[in-house]
Amino acid sequence: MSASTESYLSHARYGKDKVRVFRVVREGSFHHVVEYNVCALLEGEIDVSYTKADNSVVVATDSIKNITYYLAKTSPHILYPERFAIHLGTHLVSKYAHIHKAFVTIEKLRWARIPVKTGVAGQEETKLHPHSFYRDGDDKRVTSVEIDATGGKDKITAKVTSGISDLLVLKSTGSAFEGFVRDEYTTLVEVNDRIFSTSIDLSYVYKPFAVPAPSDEKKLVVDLTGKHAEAGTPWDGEKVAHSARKITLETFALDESASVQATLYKMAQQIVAENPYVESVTYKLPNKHYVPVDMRYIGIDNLTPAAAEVFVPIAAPSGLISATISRK
Ligand SMILES: O=c1[nH]c(=O)c2[nH]c(=O)[nH]c2[nH]1
Repeated sequence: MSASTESYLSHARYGKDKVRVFRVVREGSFHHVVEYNVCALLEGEIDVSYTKADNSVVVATDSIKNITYYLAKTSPHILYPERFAIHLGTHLVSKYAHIHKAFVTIEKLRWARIPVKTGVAGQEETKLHPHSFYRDGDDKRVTSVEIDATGGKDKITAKVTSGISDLLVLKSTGSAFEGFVRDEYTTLVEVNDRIFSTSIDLSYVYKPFAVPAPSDEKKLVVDLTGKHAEAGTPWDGEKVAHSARKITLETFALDESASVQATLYKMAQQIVAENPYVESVTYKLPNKHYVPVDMRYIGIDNLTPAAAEVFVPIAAPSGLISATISRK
C-alpha cells in the first residue's frame, strides 16, 4: 500500500502567548493589584492564511496583545481571572465576524499585602498594608476559558477550567507506602513512614454555560448582576479557588497518606462535594522522592524510618500520579 502524498489543514489556531500584564485598581490610597500571564488564541475562518498565504483573515497577534491591554485598562472584571478571561474571549469572537472560538489562558501570580505593625507602643496592631505587596509563593492560579460562538454571536457559550500550578508541598511524616506488587523487579522497601513531597497541579472543570449578551457594544462588558454573579460559578471564580486551595493544603497536611493515589482521591472528592458548579477535578502529582542516605559505611543507622534524618532530594526521576474525579 502506498501512502497518499496529499495533505490538508486539519487544525489551525493562533494568537499571542505570554502577554505579561500588571494592573493597579485604586480605591483612594487602598490599591488592588493583579499580575497575569495571558495567552489568547483564535480559531475560525483562517485557513487561507496558512494554505494561500492570504493575510486578509489575520487579526495580527500584535493586535490581540493590544486588545488584552485595552481590556486590562477598561474591564470591570480585571481583578478576577475567570471573569477577565471570559470577557477577553467574548470580546475577540464578538469583534471579528470570522473568528468563532477564542481560547484564553491566564496565570495569576501571587501578590499578597505586607503585614505591618501600626499604633503606639503597647497598643500595636498588625494591619495589611494598603499598597505594598510581596510574592508569597511560586504557585499560580490558572484559568483556561474556551469561548465558542460557532452557534452565532448571540449564542456564545463558555467552558471554564481553573486550578493551581506549581504549589510545592512537603510533609516529613504521616505518609506510608506498603503492600505494593513485589516481584523480581522490586527493589523499593516498604515503609510505614516517609517524606511526601509534590508540586501540585490541580484543575477543575466548571459546567459549560451561556455567556449573557454583552451590554456595551464597544467594551462588550458582560452584565454581572443577578444569577451571573452567583458565588461558586466561574463568574465568581474566587469561591471555588479558595475552597480548592484550602481542601488541597489541609488534606495534604492532615491525611495519614497510604499513597499519593489515595491522598489525591480524598482531595478531589471533597472539591466535587463542596463545589456544585464543578463537574470534575484533575490532579497531576509528581512524587518528589527524598531518599535516606545509607550511612552504614560509618556504622550509623539512617535507613530505618524512625532513624532516617538525612535525605537526598532526588530531582529526577519522579513518580507521576494523576487522576480525574468526576461528578456522578
Ligand atoms: O505513593 C506512591 N505511589 C506509587 O505508585 C509509588 N511507586 C513508588 O515507587 N513509590 C510510590 N509511592
